[in-house]
Amino acid sequence: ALMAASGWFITAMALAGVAGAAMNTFTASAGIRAFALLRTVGRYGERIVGHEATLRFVARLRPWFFARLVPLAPAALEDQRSGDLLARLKSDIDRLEFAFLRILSPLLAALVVGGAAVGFAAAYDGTIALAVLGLMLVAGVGLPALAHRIGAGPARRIADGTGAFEAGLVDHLEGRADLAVYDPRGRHRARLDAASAALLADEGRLAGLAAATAAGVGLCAQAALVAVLLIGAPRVLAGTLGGADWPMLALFALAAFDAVAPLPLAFQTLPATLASARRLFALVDRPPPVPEAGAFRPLPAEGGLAFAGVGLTYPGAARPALSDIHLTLSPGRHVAVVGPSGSGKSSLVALALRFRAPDAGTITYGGMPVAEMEPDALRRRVAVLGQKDHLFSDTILDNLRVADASASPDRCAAACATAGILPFVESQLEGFDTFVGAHGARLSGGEARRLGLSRTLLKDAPILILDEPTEGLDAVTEQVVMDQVLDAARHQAVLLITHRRAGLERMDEIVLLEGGRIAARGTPAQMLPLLPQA
Ligand SMILES: Nc1ncnc2c1ncn2[C@@H]1O[C@H](COP(=O)(O)OP(=O)(O)OP(=O)(O)O)[C@@H](O)[C@H]1O
Repeated sequence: ALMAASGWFITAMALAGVAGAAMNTFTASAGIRAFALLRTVGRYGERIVGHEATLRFVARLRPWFFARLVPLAPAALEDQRSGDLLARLKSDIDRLEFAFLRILSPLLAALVVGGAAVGFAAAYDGTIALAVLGLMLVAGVGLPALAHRIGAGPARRIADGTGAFEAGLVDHLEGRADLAVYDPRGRHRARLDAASAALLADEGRLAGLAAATAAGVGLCAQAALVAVLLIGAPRVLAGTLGGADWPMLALFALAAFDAVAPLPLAFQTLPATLASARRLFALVDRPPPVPEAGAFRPLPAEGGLAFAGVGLTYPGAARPALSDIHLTLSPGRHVAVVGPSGSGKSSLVALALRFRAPDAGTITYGGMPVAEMEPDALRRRVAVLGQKDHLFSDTILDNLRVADASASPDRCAAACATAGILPFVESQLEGFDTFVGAHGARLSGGEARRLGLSRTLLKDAPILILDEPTEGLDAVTEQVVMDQVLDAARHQAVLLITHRRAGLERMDEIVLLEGGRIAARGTPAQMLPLLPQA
């Protein structure tokens, strides 16, 4: 409207000059001022509304995705690569976040402005309006459809490829020590380079397409200007169109193409946006590994964990990982589970933490089925040292305080003393503020294990599960640490999973697991002679 009013004003002034007539310049120039102001306000308004809508969406989308992801971890996400998960959390959500700004808002603007422009032209001349409409359809529908068609392949490859590439990159960084040994020719790196080059090539194709369609829209706009001038000329001569209205319509048509200009890009990004949406939903629509009960019952004040006739078969597995397990962990009772690799020991831990649900039998806490409890509430009653305990890239103190954020320095020191790591911590220049490196890379295997054990001990929970707690320790240290830990845990229910003998002599019961079944059980006096002298 600003351009059209200016065009009209300039031509009207020129015509008035040629005719030697006087004209009211005040209304026209006031109109131009008003349109100029309106344009600034309009642009500002569009940005405010667009960004407000996007930010509101952003504020909900990421927490929504995260909240749906948490119940899936860890069991339903085992097949996911961490880099790919990160890509979903980042790139895919970014793409969806901008869907409003890049797709919805341009579409609405094009419909409103395009419709108004054609309607305005129709008020003056039907043929001019038809010509403008035709070219607008080419620029606003034809070119976007073409861009969508040509860009669909690269856009989808970029959406899927980014996840795979980021997953590969994270793997590469985490496994660089192994790659240095096993892959001196850099085949893994070469595969990543090839994936990166393919992504870049697709990005290049999309950028080229965006430039070509932008040029196409520009061409249509210029064609509209020329068309209006050509169609209007005979009408001006015949007196059916005002001399000043003629350039006004031409400039109006030209300017109206501004509104359709973003459409090709919008349709070009649509496949990537849809692919990202599909990737997000493919994950959050997974059934949780543990069925969620509608309403949970409060946990009994205290009690032990009891397995009765419990069985577990992993999805797709030919045989059960566990069958007919009966086990009681009550306060002050210490039970060890021993057995060869793959006999189902870690699966027991996954069941106890309700990361998985049994498909036979029941597990109860304080007599109440754990299926009726909120899983996190149950987990607060259990302290676990897992087989692959995760150390954070942080200080010793921060790693300890994962278990209890408000643990006093004295409590931290006591837990470290019990786990036999305090002398090491005190020998460090920075003591508890020593940085442990990525995943504890600056600690030895045995130090990392004992730090993990200290953290487990720091969690004040009635049930203590220790999966190979003394892995990486020498025989003497192992015996000392086990004695200290079992003394400290004398009032707790303890489940010790081990293939070593240290601490077994102090157990109330030793259970031998073989092929997912309890092959033998009894007191240390009965069981120790049956176990291999490891
Ligand atoms: N997430 C899983 N999906 C499918 N099968 C699994 C999964 N985790 C474990 N298994 C299988 O279940 C069986 C028991 O595994 P589990 O890890 O419980 O054994 P384990 O006794 O802890 O072994 P180890 O002493 O080597 O740690 C094995 O046959 C294993 O291959």
